[in-house]
Amino acid sequence: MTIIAEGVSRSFDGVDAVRHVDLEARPGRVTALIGPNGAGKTTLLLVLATLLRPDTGRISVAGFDPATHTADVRRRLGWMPDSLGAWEGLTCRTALALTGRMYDLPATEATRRATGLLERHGLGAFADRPTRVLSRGQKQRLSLCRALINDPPVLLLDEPASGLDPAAQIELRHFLLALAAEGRTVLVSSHDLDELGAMRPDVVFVQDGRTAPAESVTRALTARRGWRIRALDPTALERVLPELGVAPYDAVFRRDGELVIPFDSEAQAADALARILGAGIRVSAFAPAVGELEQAFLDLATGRASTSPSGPSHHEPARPGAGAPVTTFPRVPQAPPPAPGRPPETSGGIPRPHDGAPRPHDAAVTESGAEPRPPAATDVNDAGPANTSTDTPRSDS
Ligand SMILES: Nc1ncnc2c1ncn2[C@@H]1O[C@H](COP(=O)(O)OP(=O)(O)OP(=O)(O)O)[C@@H](O)[C@H]1O
Repeated sequence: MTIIAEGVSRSFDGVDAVRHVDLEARPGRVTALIGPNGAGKTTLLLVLATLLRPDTGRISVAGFDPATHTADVRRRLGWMPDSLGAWEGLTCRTALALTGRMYDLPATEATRRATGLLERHGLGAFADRPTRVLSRGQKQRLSLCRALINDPPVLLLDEPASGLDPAAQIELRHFLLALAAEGRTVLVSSHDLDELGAMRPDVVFVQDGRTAPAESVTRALTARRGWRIRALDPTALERVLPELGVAPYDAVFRRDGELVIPFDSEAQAADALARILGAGIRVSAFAPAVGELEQAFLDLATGRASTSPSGPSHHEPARPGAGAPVTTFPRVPQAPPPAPGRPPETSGGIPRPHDGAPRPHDAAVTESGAEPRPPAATDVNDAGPANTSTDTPRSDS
């Protein structure tokens, strides 16, 4: 049930929304589609969801070409657009059940599934209320329910966490991991790199309608980055670092009572920590200063990943056949979903964005961690789901 796109392009009246995209999203994995505003992510998802025809390129979703085998693809697809377009006057249960009927589910089965999904996603109390009363976050939940009504093996999710409260975002993360663990293919676009990164996804980076080469993504994901370390006795820590040869002294930053030290890899960071602890320093915090995915995004968006010298790579990028490199970067195994409730975060976990710190090796990064961002493009209109005819799709020229 793999998703494959090769050389896909799509333009609108002279606007090249997608210029050249190669990607592969595999069953059993969460694949993150990331990129700046206006990069072409939603357009690409619409193409994969059979809602837009590509101008060029080859696409395969679960073995079928969306352009020629639209119904075969839709049967296997769950599509969650970036904003819910729902029948406002229908109750949540009816709206979902009706969607189920469109997938040829018997009426009782459609209603049973609708009720189960609403309960599962915290909308049980709203089952018999019209969809228009839902808050933004509740609409996102309903949209997810709708994407799941046909029990699809392939899921395309455009900004699914948008509008969700923090607890719901964590719940969504665990839920998506559980879906992937069941063998489904989950392709998710999001700007919440913290939440996305916590899923340890495969990564596809799009900018200006083009996917970044696999090598650049690999480089960005494995680049040297800063780790923050806090000791009960900061002076003793500072004194011991040069003695241990952990890092050149001028590469170490001080920030908020912590030090930020650059390391090339997790292994190097772990070795250094062992030496610091071995020297009798009592360490109370040790973690990457910037989320791995956030840093990769910034490196790719600013072009650093394509020009900086290649760092040691933990994985070779996957390449289907002998063709052009795809941009999906296979990551470490994704953790199975934990039991309900937040799993314990290790000290090495990806920190929240407000933990952003300057990367010691990079003079272009400011003390606050802020970096120049590409200009935002005009937000585009909402697209309706593949499975509801009353939704308003974005105009397709
Ligand atoms: N129907 C359309 N007509 C004209 N231009 C469009 C249309 N749809 C998208 N575009 C343009 O194509 C480009 C890519 O848009 P798209 O929505 O795919 O980006 P995105 O990566 O999803 O952005 P964001 O992260 O802001 O949601 C943008 O420049 C957008 O203005």
